[in-house]
Amino acid sequence: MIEETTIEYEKSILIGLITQHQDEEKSKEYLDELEFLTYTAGGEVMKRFVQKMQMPNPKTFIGSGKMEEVRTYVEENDIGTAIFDDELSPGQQRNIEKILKCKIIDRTNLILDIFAQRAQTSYARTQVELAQYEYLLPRLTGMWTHLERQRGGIGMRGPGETEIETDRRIVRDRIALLKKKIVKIDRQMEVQRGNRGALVRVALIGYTNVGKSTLMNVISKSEVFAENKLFATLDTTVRKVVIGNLPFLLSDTVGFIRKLPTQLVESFKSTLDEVREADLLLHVVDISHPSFEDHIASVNQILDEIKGADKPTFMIFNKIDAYQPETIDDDDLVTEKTKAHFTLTDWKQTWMQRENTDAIFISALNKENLEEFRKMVYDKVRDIHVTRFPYNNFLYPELYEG
Ligand SMILES: Nc1nc2c(ncn2[C@@H]2O[C@H](COP(=O)(O)OP(=O)(O)OP(=O)(O)O)[C@@H](O)[C@H]2O)c(=O)[nH]1
Ligand SMILES: [Mg+2]
Repeated sequence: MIEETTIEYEKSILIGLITQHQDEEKSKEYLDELEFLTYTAGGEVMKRFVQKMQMPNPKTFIGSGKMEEVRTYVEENDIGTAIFDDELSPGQQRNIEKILKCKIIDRTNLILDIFAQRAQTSYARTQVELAQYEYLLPRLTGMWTHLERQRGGIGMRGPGETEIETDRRIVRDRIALLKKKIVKIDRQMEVQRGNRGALVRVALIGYTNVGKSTLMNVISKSEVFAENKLFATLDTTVRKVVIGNLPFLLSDTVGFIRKLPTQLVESFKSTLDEVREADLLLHVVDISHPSFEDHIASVNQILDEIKGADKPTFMIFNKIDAYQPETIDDDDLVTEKTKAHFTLTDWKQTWMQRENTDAIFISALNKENLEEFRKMVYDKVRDIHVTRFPYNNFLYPELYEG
């Protein structure tokens, strides 16, 4: 059902709001991320439209004047896709389609589409397909009539394409079937996980594109796919790693993102079992990203949802090579020092020091501070191991050397 197609970059526009909860700066950050998602999905952003509103218009998300502006632009510039920053209700989506007469995609739809493109194993594909059908179900009525669904491209890889005449019952049956299939694979995976025996389990987690797979590769000398696009990793990879003489299992997991579609959290729950069953979490953060604190908050929120929040966790601040604070000239007496001006040393004295003594600053790419990282992980894994198997504690010396 999920098709992989190579497509040319599709001409797209982005539409977002500035609200009480989301000031101009936040809105820009969100749209930057949406643009990155669009690019990852195979689209090129031609223009952004932003409107100041108390709350979204219940019928058309943005107001009618703005909509007219968008409509003219779409028509004059032959835009194929309009991408909205928030989840649209089925009704909003239909109304907007009628006005703009191009594909209308929301953030959830876009993320689902990227997942569909990137799912490699049959397990990941099944999970994505389930999420897509669940997204589709409330949107079935009248969704397809005024659209050229055959065109393909962003948001069209998936159930929608061939299911024009599908009714809810068929979709519900399909959902039930996919759920059964997932339960079956889950059981097999549980057995596999059980077979891994007594090794301590460590999981790399974090926002998408922070460098989890890159770190996995340098630590385990493996070759997990890493690239500068969102959601490069969809399947969990597990490697046996030995530091000193201490073996443990390290897993690389799917990246998190803010407003992760609930359907996806649900259907990826089993992938996230890896996280839930880990003894130690390594929360990787891209410190060179201007919104890294928001990213941490999103990850913690999802961890909470999947009940992984109370695990021992190390914060790994990655990409220190790319970290560049803004500077204030000596003769500039106007500009106030903000977080954007913090040096790494400044950062280390903030909440990072107060709340997380278990934090480390590295560059996975340039292999900076990796020895320190190894030692930190070694000490913790050793502690866990020794607590669990006190009888072979003599195997692992107190201090890790080299
Ligand atoms: N400058 C810099 N770039 C890095 C570093 N570590 C990783 N990257 C780059 O960041 C991008 C994302 O890296 P990945 O390892 O794929 O990130 P990920 O967290 O696994 O991403 P997803 O699987 O998409 O969630 C790649 O282009 C890496 O080369 C680092 O320490 N410094
Ligand atoms: Mg990855």
